[in-house]
Amino acid sequence: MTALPIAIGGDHAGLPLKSVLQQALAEAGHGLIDFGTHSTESVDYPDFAHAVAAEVEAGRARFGVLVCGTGIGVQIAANRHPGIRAAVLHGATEARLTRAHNDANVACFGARLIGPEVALDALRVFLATEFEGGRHARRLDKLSPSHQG
Ligand SMILES: O=C(CO)[C@H](O)[C@H](O)[C@H](O)COP(=O)(O)O
Repeated sequence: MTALPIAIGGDHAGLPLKSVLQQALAEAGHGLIDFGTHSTESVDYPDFAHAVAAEVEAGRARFGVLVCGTGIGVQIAANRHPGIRAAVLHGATEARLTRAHNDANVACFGARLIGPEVALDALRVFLATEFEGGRHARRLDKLSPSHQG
């Protein structure tokens, strides 16, 4: 069975870190679907976050990786998709816990706030950690709109 690819995208602010993450993922043998952006021309982060989130939500990508200036804009946009659990990562501990407890499927990074080595470490941990299920599955179920009162 061929592993599903990783969808990646980000805005102009995220481009330098996105390029680093993209190269490391390719070198590690991951298939990638690259939604851009590919230049430093100013663009709008929701365009890229929605594209990556839709790919993950549709099951065409196993995970998404999104990069903007802070990671927050892309996280907000991606989390508008019901099947997406996007988390901003600042290090490996958050990466491990958001996979194990939240079954996060999109990793977000702030290129203006985090260095490439820390981001790479967090991304490797994110991709290597399994969801624990159990009590956490019950809580994920309560994220659905029917539990919002
Ligand atoms: O949406 C953001 C804030 O969470 C991102 O950091 C954007 O990349 C940022 O707003 C872009 O800012 P710019 O001044 O247009 O470069």
